[in-house]
Amino acid sequence: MCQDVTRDFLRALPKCEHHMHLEGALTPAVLFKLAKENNISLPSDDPAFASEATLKQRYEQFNSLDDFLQYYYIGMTVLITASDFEALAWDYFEHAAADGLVHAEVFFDPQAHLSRNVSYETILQGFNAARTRAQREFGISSELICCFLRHLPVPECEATFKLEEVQASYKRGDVIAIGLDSSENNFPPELFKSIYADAKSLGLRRTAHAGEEGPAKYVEDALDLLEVERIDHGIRLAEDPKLLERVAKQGTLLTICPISNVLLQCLSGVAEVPIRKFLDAGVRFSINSDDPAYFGNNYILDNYVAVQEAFSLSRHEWRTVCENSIRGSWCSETRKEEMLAQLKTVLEQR
Ligand code: HPA
Ligand SMILES: [Zn+2]
Repeated sequence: MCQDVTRDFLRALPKCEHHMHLEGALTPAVLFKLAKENNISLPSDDPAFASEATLKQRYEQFNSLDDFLQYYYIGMTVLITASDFEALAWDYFEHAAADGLVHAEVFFDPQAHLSRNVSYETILQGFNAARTRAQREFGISSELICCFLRHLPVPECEATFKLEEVQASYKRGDVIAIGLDSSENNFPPELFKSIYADAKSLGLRRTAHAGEEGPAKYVEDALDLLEVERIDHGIRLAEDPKLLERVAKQGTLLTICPISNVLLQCLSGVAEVPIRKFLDAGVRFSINSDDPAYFGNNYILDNYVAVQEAFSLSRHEWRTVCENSIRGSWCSETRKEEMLAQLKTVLEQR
């Protein structure tokens, strides 16, 4: 790394994370522990589940988003009680605090739990307990983003969005936004127009995964048809110069996940993430961990370091990245001012 941008400097920066799936914080160790405690049987026909070591090895060999997702969905079947969800989120906050995280807007996938008869209240009770503790012990503020699984039938997604308990969580402000995740190709944004229109009329914030494996057109459709305010991933936007210019102009934040993109073989290396192109074009982005427990235990700081190793950004460029991450957050203006002041102090001191 270049002399004045060290891992310590990157750790000290007040970081915001906008693209992290709480279920993606489930480490193999916790997975096996909860499977035992909750009496959940793991697939006996897949040698990857023989031990923690074999599972970790398998996680190093993902060859696509769908290959990863099959393990992601099996993994989360061990989550049953509110305290399981709390432990999962707490594990994430502990890692993130050590990495210098100050604010997190995290995803969760209710449909993957409701289908196993785990109630929405159970999920929220666990996550909220961890969030409250993270605020109290680490000063980390956080928000929840409820994601819909695009590989499931659209009417099922719509029915989940409309569930009484889900609507109540929006009203209470426990959940401030919706997102769209899971398999991307062949599940275009247009399928979810109705949910996003309803979310907008409820005053919810809106984001969607687009342009991870899917084409730049999905980014355009997410903007036009779903009226999203952020794009999760969006790396394939780099293939469409006109759209790139539009995204820069309107200030849409991309939530980029460099290590995820490499480990899911969307890109051959971190140097292929269009970081330089985005910076030069004035496209705003934040840097995120996606599913850290599945991607080599690489949390947010590892992603910052990987970007630095590949692109040797200047301190001024890191300031831009952090400012855009803070400004692109869905927290109060007061909280943003606090984080901007923290950033200013770090830059003055180092
Ligand atoms: O990176 C991702 N893409 C789509 N769906 C996901 N669910 C967890 N992580 C991801
Ligand atoms: Zn993701």
